[in-house]
Amino acid sequence: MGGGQKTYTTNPDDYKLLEEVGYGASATVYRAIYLPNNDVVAVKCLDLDRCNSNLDDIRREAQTMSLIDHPNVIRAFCSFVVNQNLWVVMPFMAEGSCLHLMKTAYPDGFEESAIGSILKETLKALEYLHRHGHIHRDVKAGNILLDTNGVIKLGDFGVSACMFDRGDRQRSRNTFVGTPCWLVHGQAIISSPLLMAPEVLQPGSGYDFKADIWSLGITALELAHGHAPFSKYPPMKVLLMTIQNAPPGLDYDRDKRFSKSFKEVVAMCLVKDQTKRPTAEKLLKHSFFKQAKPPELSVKKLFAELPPLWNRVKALQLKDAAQLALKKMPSAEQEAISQSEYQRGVSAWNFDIEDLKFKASLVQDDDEIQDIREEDVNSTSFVYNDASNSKATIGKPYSASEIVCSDEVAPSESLSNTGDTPESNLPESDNKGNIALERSRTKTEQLPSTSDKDAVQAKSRILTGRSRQTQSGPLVAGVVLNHSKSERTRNLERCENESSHAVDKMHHQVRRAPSFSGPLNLPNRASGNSLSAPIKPSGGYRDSLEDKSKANLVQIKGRFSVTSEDLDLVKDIPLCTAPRRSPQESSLRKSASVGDWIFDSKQMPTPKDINSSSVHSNLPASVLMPHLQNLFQQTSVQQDLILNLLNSLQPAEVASEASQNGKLPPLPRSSENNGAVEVSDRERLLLTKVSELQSRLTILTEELTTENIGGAGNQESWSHAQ
Ligand SMILES: Nc1ncnc2c1ncn2[C@@H]1O[C@H](COP(=O)(O)OP(=O)(O)OP(=O)(O)O)[C@@H](O)[C@H]1O
Repeated sequence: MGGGQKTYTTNPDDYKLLEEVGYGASATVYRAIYLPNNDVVAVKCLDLDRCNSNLDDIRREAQTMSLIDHPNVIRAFCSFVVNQNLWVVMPFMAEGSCLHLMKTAYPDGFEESAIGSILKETLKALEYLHRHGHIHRDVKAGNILLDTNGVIKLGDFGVSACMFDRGDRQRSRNTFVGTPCWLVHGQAIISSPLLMAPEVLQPGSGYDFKADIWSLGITALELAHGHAPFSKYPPMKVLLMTIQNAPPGLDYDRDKRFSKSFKEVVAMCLVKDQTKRPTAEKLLKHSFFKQAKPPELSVKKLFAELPPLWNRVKALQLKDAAQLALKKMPSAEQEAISQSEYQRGVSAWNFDIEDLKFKASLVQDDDEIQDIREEDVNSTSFVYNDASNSKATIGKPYSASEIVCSDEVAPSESLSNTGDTPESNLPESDNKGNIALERSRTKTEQLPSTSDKDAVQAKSRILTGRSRQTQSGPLVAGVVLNHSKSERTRNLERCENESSHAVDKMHHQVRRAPSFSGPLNLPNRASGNSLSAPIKPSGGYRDSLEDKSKANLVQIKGRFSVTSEDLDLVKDIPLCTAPRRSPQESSLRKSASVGDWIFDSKQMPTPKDINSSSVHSNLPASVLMPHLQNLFQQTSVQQDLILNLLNSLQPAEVASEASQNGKLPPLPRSSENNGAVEVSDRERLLLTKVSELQSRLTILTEELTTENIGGAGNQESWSHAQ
């Protein structure tokens, strides 16, 4: 604990896990009793199987976390491995996160005085971390934890962030680590770049601790409105908006209830040029924070009337589950589009910003979001330019060692001893466990029994098992290359005249290999952070809360994932980029399966139609011949199309498509002759297809001729009769 007096063992039997009080992308958090002294603690169970991360990294981060000694940063008492889980023992924050609180009772956000206090405490935590060379990378309302006595702590430092790193610290600073992950629109798991600074999203640009300042600014908006800006948009859209739009801010009209001072602070944080953002230290000197009330006065009252945290969490889970059950599953094709869009745009990481910008320009924006270009803005929000240009302080290395327990750490080793901590006079929160314990003794009786540790562990195992059934493992090139059928169709439609340039460009995009791809993990459930997000009546869901991640999640990269919600984005992209077709081509339409172009049956009579109509009405040749000619034309066009499509597709794509649409069998591959067999098989298949069409045409011609002769005979006998 902060003073270092309390010690906790690394024996799991010493902990009795009670209710679930939160969950995130990688972990479930339980209230727990430390049996040797009856302290109430929080135990965060991180599923190592799902993390795909280097254990040394986890150990290092756990050690770092245990060295933290600041009243506004959650510290790990100790950490140890239990089966496939890493248990991190922490102080129990009895009122949960700000996000939980907003979702429960403040859907439109908090009042300014509470926001000021919360942000001030968070800034103190950031100032401490930055001073010691750490970037938090995940500042958000879901990670700002509240205790019953008004103490505010920044949580989720270190361990979670490292879970998705690959051990290369330098590289990790240029990837999507620390991405906020929560449930937007009530969707299963959507990790969104909602709080990510532009420089974090821009590949190769690198970022430093100023990224935390940006996130703090977004968190301020989150606390002010009850949700982060752009929260209703799919992740890729948010990513693009963050990169190319003006920074969000507090609007003069919409946010009249907030002071000029608060608006100024938000604008200072949300400067896109990281060098112009103020440091945490400097921000703390702003009058907004100088005047902020102590949290005991402004924050404590927020939860005074509320039921205990675990009941709130349960109620929110039920509410979310009920809302999710009402939603329909998107079609498999939509999922494929979403996945393809995301993989093409984001997960390859070396994505083409210009291409994404083009796509973003096709997405219709909603009235609520002003897609004003940066140069046009400034009328609605402050823009602050800070002359200071602080450089990054990179985290000092910690030697990898055993996962540590707090009693093994001498006070002299704690980070707080390495520098002056201006907040040292703040009250310690050591007693909160006892307060919470007292509360738990009276309130646990009302709850259904969830305190069996074995049951919890069993549940954890079940969840892990489920997660294994989902897509996981490193992001490999094949995943990225496997474009959906629909996307290819759309690309082909755009490149309607099949100019070789366009086709080449498409193939270039397809061939891009991921570079900094992190592990592809599929969390088995929604982040608890999601609980505050508004539910949007579109999108898909399965009716079980635990299945919801699988239901919609397309991909997670680090903390960044895409779900079928992205389909809204994709759906919004009109296909009208292709020029209008000529009347001659207008009978062509795109079928459900990619590359399968067919004729519009409404406009063109089928052979069956022709057959039956001629049989029953004895149509004259003058009527039937145009149909026959038409049919002949169609067949020729079809042949051409098949040839063109086959020519424009990569062998791998042909194989992939073939296996999916069932029209062409998978092509055999030969390593011996470098694909010679493959080429000849393709030709053979094509010839078969052509000969099928030809024989169909022959049969139809014969039938038509027969009918023609019959019709002529009838006409003759009819004229004779006259
Ligand atoms: N010490 C604690 N006391 C009480 N509740 C906690 C504590 N730590 C975490 N929680 C709750 O559990 C939730 C999930 O925890 P946490 O954010 O650490 O998990 P995570 O897997 O890292 O999530 P994410 O990656 O989505 O941020 C938090 O949003 C909070 O509501």
